[in-house]
Amino acid sequence: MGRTRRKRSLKKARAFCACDDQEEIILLNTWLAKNGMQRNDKLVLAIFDDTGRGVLTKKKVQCGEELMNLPLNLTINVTTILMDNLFCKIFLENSKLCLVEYKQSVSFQSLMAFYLAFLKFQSDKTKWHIYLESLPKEYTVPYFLPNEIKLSIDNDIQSVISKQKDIIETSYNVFVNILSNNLSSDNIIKEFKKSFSMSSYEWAYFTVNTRCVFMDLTKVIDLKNTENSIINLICDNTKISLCPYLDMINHSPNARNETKLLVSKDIQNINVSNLKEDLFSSIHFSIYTKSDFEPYTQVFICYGDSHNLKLITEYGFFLPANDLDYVSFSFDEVSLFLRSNSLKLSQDQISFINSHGLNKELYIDCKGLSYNFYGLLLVVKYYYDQSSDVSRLIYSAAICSHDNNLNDIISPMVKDKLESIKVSLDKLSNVNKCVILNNCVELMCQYVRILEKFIKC
Ligand SMILES: C[S@@+](CC[C@H](N)C(=O)[O-])C[C@H]1O[C@@H](n2cnc3c(N)ncnc32)[C@H](O)[C@@H]1O
Repeated sequence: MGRTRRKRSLKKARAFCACDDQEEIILLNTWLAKNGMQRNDKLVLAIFDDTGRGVLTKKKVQCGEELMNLPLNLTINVTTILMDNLFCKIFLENSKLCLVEYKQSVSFQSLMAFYLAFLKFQSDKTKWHIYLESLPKEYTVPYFLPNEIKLSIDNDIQSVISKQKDIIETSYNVFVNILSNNLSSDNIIKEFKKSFSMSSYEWAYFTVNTRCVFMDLTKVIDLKNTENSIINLICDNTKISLCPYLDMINHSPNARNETKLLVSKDIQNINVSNLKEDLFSSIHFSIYTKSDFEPYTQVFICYGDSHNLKLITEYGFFLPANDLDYVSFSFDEVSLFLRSNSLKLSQDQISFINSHGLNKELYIDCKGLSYNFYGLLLVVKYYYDQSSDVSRLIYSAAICSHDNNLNDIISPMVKDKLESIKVSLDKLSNVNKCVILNNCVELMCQYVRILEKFIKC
């Protein structure tokens, strides 16, 4: 072997290391096989240098191949929760009429998180113990940054964190109230009441956030006639599910994949009061790839087209050179800037802007101004220009949207934003780095690149 080839193969050998021999993974594989999971036998788990734990293929995988399929009773979905009588007792054996008092007051994701915290609390007393042990112990989302560091990261990241905090705190308080009014004499519930904590709920919430897949069971179960069911607590849909092993697959924006439910014809529209676990061993959830993967490379799926702000705040990772990234500006921020630059918008202009939706989605990306931002600036510049028809200009902006004069209007505001991101980056350079902070810094550097490019154009 020549030196270059040897070097290359050494590099390749270092890109991952197998982890199928770790105790929790051996237990997981054995448990899944015993309970009917069918997995493409080319696949194993490995730790990759760039993405952490993920799925490796030992042989070529071709477009159209099934990666794995799981019987429904090996996934944690809405039916799992509804069939867990002990969990339902938390709400139904209660001094409050929970289904009335807390009607539609939590998202399904929050209920799933509460359920996961309940399962985790029971340790090896539930069938999910081995699965729960295989999950990450902590998550790399900025939500978990210390407060003093949060203050120096980008405003957009801060605003996502504060929305997450809001949802988590509100739903946590609902569950704490429900638990405190529980009347059950069951020891597990009594003990859970004492042990349920914000940190256990946060872990569960981000487990659901980072690992759930879309699963639509509306044809299988009847979610309309649910009078005495805890479904009434939910304010949105129930189409997410936790799928062991499938949730070990990392994201690539280039991967293509599909899932399907394999259901026999006699199982449909089951009433929630007739749910039985056995029914679900014959329904399988299958995922197959529409991409090719070479031997000894990582198998990916695509979690959806996502910019880094979402990947970082919801999943805890960053994709370099992500063309979907953008720097957003609020309408208030823009109008304040215009006002202080003698370009105050008139009532007529504001009405026109609002009625054309030009007060939303104002951003700059690697291609320049967003369509709405461009339209808004057309209104600023041409609304009172007798020789121009702004509506026509906005329409033609869809075809031709480059006008340096418009860019110049907001250039001082863009420069200010650029400066303030640089100042924050400077502050962060003195802070000890961790994965979470590195991701935030990467995103802020990406914002700097986008804004510098805009100013230079
Ligand atoms: C569905 S799980 C995938 C399995 C996960 N890596 C594990 O060890 O359990 C999603 C999480 O994997 C990580 N992840 C997924 N895709 C990634 C990527 N392209 N680069 C880095 N981390 C990634 C993130 O931490 C994300 O929250």
